Amino acid sequence: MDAFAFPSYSIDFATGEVLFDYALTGPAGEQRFTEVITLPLPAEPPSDETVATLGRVLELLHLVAGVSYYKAAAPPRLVLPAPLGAATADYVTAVYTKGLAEYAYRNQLPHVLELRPEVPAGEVTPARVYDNSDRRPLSAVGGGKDSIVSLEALRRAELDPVPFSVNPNHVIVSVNEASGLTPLAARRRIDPVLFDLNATGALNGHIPVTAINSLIAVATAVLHGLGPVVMSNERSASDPNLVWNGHEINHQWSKGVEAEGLLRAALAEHAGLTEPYFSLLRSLSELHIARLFAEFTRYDDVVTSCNSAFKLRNASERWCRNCPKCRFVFLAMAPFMPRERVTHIFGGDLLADPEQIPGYRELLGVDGHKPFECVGEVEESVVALGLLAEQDQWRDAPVIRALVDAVPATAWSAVATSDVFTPGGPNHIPDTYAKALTSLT
Ligand SMILES: CC(=O)N[C@H]1[C@@H](OP(=O)(O)OP(=O)(O)OC[C@H]2O[C@@H](n3ccc(=O)[nH]c3=O)[C@H](O)[C@@H]2O)O[C@H](CO)[C@@H](O)[C@@H]1O[C@H](C)C(=O)N[C@@H](C)C(=O)N[C@@H](CCC(=O)O)C(=O)O
Ligand SMILES: Nc1ncnc2c1ncn2[C@@H]1O[C@H](COP(=O)(O)OP(=O)(O)OP(=O)(O)O)[C@@H](O)[C@H]1O
Repeated sequence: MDAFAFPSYSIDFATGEVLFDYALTGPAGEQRFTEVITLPLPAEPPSDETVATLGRVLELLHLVAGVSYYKAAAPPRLVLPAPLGAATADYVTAVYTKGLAEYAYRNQLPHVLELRPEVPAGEVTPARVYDNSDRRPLSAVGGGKDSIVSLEALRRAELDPVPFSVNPNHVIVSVNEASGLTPLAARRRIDPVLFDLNATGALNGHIPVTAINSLIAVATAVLHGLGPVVMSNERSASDPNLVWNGHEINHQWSKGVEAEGLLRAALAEHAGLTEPYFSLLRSLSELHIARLFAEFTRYDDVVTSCNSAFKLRNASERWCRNCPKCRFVFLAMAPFMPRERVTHIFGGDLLADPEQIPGYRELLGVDGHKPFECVGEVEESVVALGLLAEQDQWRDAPVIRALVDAVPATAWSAVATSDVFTPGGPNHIPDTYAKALTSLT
């Protein structure tokens, strides 16, 4: 295949169904795909203005959701369907290069990191300005601790959040029920042809899924006349896992602050949205978020951060208790709650199990690099370990004993001045929302 293109998209306002068409083309022929996204419909038919703004958001979503199909062949040409403004073109370029960086690294495809979309020449009609900043926020819920903290912060600040998820599974449904709030949901169906190609050995790998979920959330907010989309992406999501050929490789790129800024700029330019999207937790470390989560017990029976529970097929029921994310979140929550509580949340005690030691050594920077998963910085893990080593309930846990001995003196002295509980770093949080966070922290 030598090119990837975006033949068409359509929306049916009777069903909320959006069809996105894609094509991989080359000398041997063409492989077409259709992704189907079903938006929840509002009670009243949308106005012409809403339809126009929604159309602009869907144009952007069409481009971004193409990453899943582009990655089946990684052709050298990415042929966009219509002219774009500079900020929008920058965002799309970044999604296909930085967002696919882990995929490029693992498959040894350096050209993906240099990809430059072919944008047709021509004027883009400026978007109508659409100011929804004072409306109820749409709060993205992923079933884990982070979005729960945001939901509760928004609720405490009386901002009346609407929970929103893409393809909510039983975990997300249970989290929403525990919140007592009435959620909105969108459906997303990846073309099954992609899975057939994967089964026959097509190129495969990680994609920037948060970029896709974010734009589905923005589309839903516009369609329902709601306000900004509030994400729960933390400070450490912006930190790369490693550097390869001079490029940062970040598993969580589309959760990072760079992606957030580029998406905001693209939505302002292409859709006219003045306050479309931000992460409420941007200035916080994972460890800080875990400490805040400990204040809320109503989600203990349902909260699940483990990615295995969110697979499209063969998902685990809740925590798998044997992956980097389970290990990290257990370590991060444990200092702030009784041992029985964290063991209940996870359905087991990871720090009592010596088989977890090699995985924890990676999180602590003793072996290897930061795993390709949504885990905090090495510094956060070392701080959590230090807190646990001071607590009677944890001091003699087998994993804690082994890890305290494994961490080098240099790491302990580096964390002595740690700022993991001090909010900081760049963010895009509007003032009204910054107060919601301050009241929680
Ligand atoms: C749940 C999970 O971690 N999945 C990753 C895993 O895929 P796997 O085959 O084990 O299961 P499925 O997710 O069911 O995927 C089946 C195939 O479909 C492809 N696919 C899936 C979703 C999509 O939007 N587009 C797709 O093309 C997928 O590639 C499979 O072939 O391994 C895959 C390969 O590395 C990952 O791509 C799967 O990641 C999902 C897209 C996913 O939802 N992952 C999130 C839990 C995740 O990684 N979140 C990151 C944030 C990353 C970001 O920048 O947005 C995080 O929280 O750190
Ligand atoms: N299915 C989904 N629908 C909508 N938003 C989602 C979905 N899954 C994740 N998100 C959002 O994407 C962002 C990143 O997801 P992530 O899994 O890191 O967060 P989380 O589930 O809230 O917490 P945790 O880090 O504990 O898993 C969060 O803002 C989350 O709300």
